Amino acid sequence: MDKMELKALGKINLGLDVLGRRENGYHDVRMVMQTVYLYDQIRMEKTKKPGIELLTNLFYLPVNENNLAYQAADLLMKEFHVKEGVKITLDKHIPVAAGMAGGSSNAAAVLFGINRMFSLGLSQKELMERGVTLGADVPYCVMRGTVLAEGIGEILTPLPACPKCHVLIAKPPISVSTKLVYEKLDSHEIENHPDIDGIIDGLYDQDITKVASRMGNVLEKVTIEEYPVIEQIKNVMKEQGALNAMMSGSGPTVFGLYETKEKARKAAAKIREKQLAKQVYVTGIHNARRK
Ligand SMILES: C[C@@](CO)(OP(=O)(O)O)[C@H](O)COP(=O)(O)OP(=O)(O)OC[C@H]1O[C@@H](n2ccc(N)nc2=O)[C@H](O)[C@@H]1O
Ligand SMILES: Nc1ncnc2c1ncn2[C@@H]1O[C@H](COP(=O)(O)OP(=O)(O)O)[C@@H](O)[C@H]1O
Repeated sequence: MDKMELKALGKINLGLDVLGRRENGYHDVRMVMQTVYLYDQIRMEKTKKPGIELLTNLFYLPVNENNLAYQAADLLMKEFHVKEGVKITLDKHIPVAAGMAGGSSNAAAVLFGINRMFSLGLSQKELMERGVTLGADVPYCVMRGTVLAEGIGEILTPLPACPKCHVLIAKPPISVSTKLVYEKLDSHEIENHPDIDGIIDGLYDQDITKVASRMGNVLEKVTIEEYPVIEQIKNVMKEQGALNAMMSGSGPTVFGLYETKEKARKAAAKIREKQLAKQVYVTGIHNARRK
């Protein structure tokens, strides 16, 4: 196989709880992860020339070893002494630094692609073990679907697929550092832990209303304190009939779950009209795991 086209899908967190802080600064989490059908398109081609060539449509993203896609290719190609080279083209659509794991998803797709293209023979578990050295969300992005993520995010338990619904995604024009959000959380008392078990029950019952009603994210308070626009977007989404709306990951992306596409579209129009966000997408959940 000399060429591959891959979709690197984004994620939302239906629930995000933090249980404690480790000595190295990382946090023990309990999160319900869900893949959505908003994706970056990745093209990979073998080259005779050794090394990694990276291209992207976003001028402000690094195309060297600071890019997670580059790091993923480099990790496997070095370990397996791959003599040829690879050209990777990233067509980015997932909002960047947004709480949707865009970079992690790119890394996961490239791990998958390099493994296939150069017939390295690694299992999914082996890809995930390597992935976590690149980022806590990478193992999940290798697996995809509806998953309980624990540890720092790398201990994964598959959950029943989230019932079909429409997802409105809105990213306000601000960038958030995941590291800073976790650090700020350390100076806060966590008053209300989200009901992660309730979300899981809702998934087992295949009851989207129940899942939505239990959604919660402990990082939300920290990010909203700095960026009230997140709260404003949530309110508009709810006024427009969302089952519920919440910040994803460390933010600032907000997502709303809707029973109909019409409602999601109307809410999207409202958010644009109020100029709360320009990056606004109506999409769906994507439940297929990676084969
Ligand atoms: C918050 C979450 C929720 O899914 O996602 P995003 O908002 O990034 O999408 C994740 O926990 C983010 O995972 P990811 O972005 O892969 O994390 P990494 O690159 O490994 O770490 C970035 C920084 O976040 C902090 N970090 C990350 C994961 C974790 N369990 N505890 C942490 O404290 C650390 O300070 C670390 O330096
Ligand atoms: N392939 C990539 N796609 C997006 N961001 C990347 C990538 N590689 C490195 N980065 C860097 O990682 C940071 C976090 O990006 P991203 O993964 O989109 O955010 P998040 O972890 O909040 O979902 C960005 O500031 C960006 O500079």
